[in-house]
Amino acid sequence: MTAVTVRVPAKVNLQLAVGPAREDGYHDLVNVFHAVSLFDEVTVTAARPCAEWSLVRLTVDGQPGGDTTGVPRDATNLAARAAHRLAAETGAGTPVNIQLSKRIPVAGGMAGGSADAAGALVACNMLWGTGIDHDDLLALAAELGSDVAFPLVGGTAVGTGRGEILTPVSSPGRYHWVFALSSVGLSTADVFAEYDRLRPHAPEPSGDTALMSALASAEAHALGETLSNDLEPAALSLRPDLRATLEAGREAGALAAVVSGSGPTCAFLARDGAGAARVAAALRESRHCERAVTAHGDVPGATVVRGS
Ligand SMILES: C[C@](O)(CO)[C@H](O)COP(=O)(O)OP(=O)(O)OC[C@H]1O[C@@H](n2ccc(N)nc2=O)[C@H](O)[C@@H]1O
Ligand SMILES: Nc1ncnc2c1ncn2[C@@H]1O[C@H](COP(=O)(O)OP(=O)(O)OP(=O)(O)O)[C@@H](O)[C@H]1O
Repeated sequence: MTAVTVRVPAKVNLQLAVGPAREDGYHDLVNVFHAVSLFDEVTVTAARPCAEWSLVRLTVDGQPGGDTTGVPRDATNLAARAAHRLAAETGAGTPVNIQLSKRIPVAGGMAGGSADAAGALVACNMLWGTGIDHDDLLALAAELGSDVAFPLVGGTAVGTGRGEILTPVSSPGRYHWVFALSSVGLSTADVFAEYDRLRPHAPEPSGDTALMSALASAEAHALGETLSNDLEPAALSLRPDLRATLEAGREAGALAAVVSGSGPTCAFLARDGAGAARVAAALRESRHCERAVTAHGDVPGATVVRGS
C-alpha cells in the first residue's frame, strides 16, 4: 500500500457542561459530541526520505471558500504530531507526505485539527501496517488532545473526563444544521480561561436526561429545546458580535441557536433540509455572518475512502 485517504468529520456539541478547573489546568466535562457532514480529507502517501524532514512532510489545501492561513505547515500541526506519536509508539514509520484537504473551519470550535489528527492516525496506521487496533488508536488519540478520540468514533457520543472518555449514544434521527463561520478564530484555551473568570465556582458537570430523551425521540424540535453550551457566555464575552449572529439565525426560523464548542462558529438546528437552506440564505444576506454552510448529522467517524 502506498497511499491512503481518510475522510474525517467535524463536530458540534449538543451539550457542553463544564466543571471547575482541575489541578492540571483542564476541566472535567460532560460533552455530547455529534459528528456532522463537514469533512476534511487526510491523504498519506509513501515518500522518499529527504534532508529537510525525516518522517512527515505536510501540505495543506483549502476547499473553495475555506481559509487555511492559520493552519501550521510544520511539525506542530496536529496531524504531523499524530503521525510522529504513532511511529514512536509502534516502532513503525517510513517517510510520508500528509496532504490535508480542509473544509472544517480553522479555530472554529468544530475540532478541525483534532479531525486531521484522527485521520492521520488511521491513514498512517494502515499505510505502515502497524497492527495496532482501534482501542490502541483511541488511547493515542486521547493523549494528543481532548477532542481527537471522537472523530475516530463519529456518530453521537458522550465524552467525560476532559472529553476523551467516550460512550456512544444511539441517535436514530437525522438533523439538519447551519453553521455560521467566522474568519477570525477563538483560542480554546482563552475561552476556558474566560469561563473560569466568569464562573469561578462552577459545579461538577452533569448529563442532561432531557437531551438523551430528545435524541431517542429523533425529533428535531425536542433536540432544539435541549441544546446547551456552558462555554457560550465565555465565547460571547470575547466575541460580543456573535450575539447578533445567533439572533439572526433565530429570526430566520432556526429551532435553536448555540455557539459550537469554544466558538466562534454558531450552530443552528433547522426543522429539515429546506429549513436549513432558508436559514443559511437569510444568514448570508444579513450583516451578521461572513459565511454560512449547511450540514447534517450524525455521520460516521474517520472512514477510509481510497487506498492503493
Ligand atoms: C471545547 C471543546 O472543543 C469541546 O469539544 C474541547 O473541550 C476542546 O478540546 P481540544 O481543542 O482537543 O483541547 P486540548 O487540545 O485538549 O486543550 C486545549 C486547551 O483547552 C483547555 N481545555 C481543554 C479541554 C478541557 N476538558 N478542559 C480545558 O481546560 C485547556 O486550557 C487546554 O490547554
Ligand atoms: N490540522 C490542523 N488544522 C487546523 N488547525 C491546526 C491543525 N493543527 C494545528 N492547528 C492549530 O490549532 C489551532 C486550533 O485549530 P482547530 O481548527 O483545531 O480549532 P478548533 O476547531 O477550535 O478546535 P476544538 O474545537 O477542538 O477546540 C489553530 O489555530 C492552529 O494553530
